[in-house]
Amino acid sequence: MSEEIRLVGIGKTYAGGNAATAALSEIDLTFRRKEFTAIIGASGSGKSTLLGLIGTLDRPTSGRVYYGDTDTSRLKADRLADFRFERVGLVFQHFHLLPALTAVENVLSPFFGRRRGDARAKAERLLDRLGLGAKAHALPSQLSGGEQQRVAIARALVNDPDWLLADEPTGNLDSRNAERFFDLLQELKTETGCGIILVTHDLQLARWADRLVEIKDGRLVGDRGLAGDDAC
Ligand SMILES: Nc1ncnc2c1ncn2[C@@H]1O[C@H](COP(=O)(O)OP(=O)(O)OP(=O)(O)O)[C@@H](O)[C@H]1O
Repeated sequence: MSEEIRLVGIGKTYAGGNAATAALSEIDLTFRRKEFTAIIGASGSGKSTLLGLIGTLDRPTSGRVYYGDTDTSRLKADRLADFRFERVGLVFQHFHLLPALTAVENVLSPFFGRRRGDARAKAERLLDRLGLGAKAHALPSQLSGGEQQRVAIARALVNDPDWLLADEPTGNLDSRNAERFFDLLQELKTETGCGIILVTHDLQLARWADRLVEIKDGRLVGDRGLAGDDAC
């Protein structure tokens, strides 16, 4: 499957007590599989809001989000949840691990109530690749922040998503583990053709991407390809 994600005329306004916040306005963007896009911008510029809309976790106030020919605004909530499960892996700033489950069980948690196939072996392999093989049976409370973050990354990848969406995914990782993570992303891209969209305010991290999308005050102000070291 080689569908693109298309954002057409996207706007998002949050209703507030006295004043509404226009978090995003007039965003038109297309994301392709096998492409690694970094979305950058200052704090409060709308990056996380944009990622939430791309990942169909939230609905825009105006405009449409298409996956291929599917207009996601037409999908009802339960169908949308299945649609997201089939296509998208999400890594958040806060990892939301389930405290009573071990690392490997957390990685498998997206499958609860669904057929798992050989997911357990996949989960163990991913933890191994992220340097957590020995901690597969530890509870989140027994893991460091960076280890918990890696569990969350494995959880996002266990379903072989077409798209990996990540919000500041390396915030808790030291440079060695951040590098491991980016190596894994490059492998994912070439092995599975996964499209990667990553939000960061860190321009050093953004250099790993193929493409840089810049948001300022809720508007698209830059969109360019990166070639090797001339990035940023
Ligand atoms: N649930 C919400 N209700 C009201 N306003 C919100 C909500 N979420 C975000 N905002 C506002 O929308 C704007 C964009 O926020 P967003 O979190 O998307 O920015 P960001 O670029 O991801 O910021 P950061 O880098 O600090 O995480 C900000 O002005 C923020 O205060």
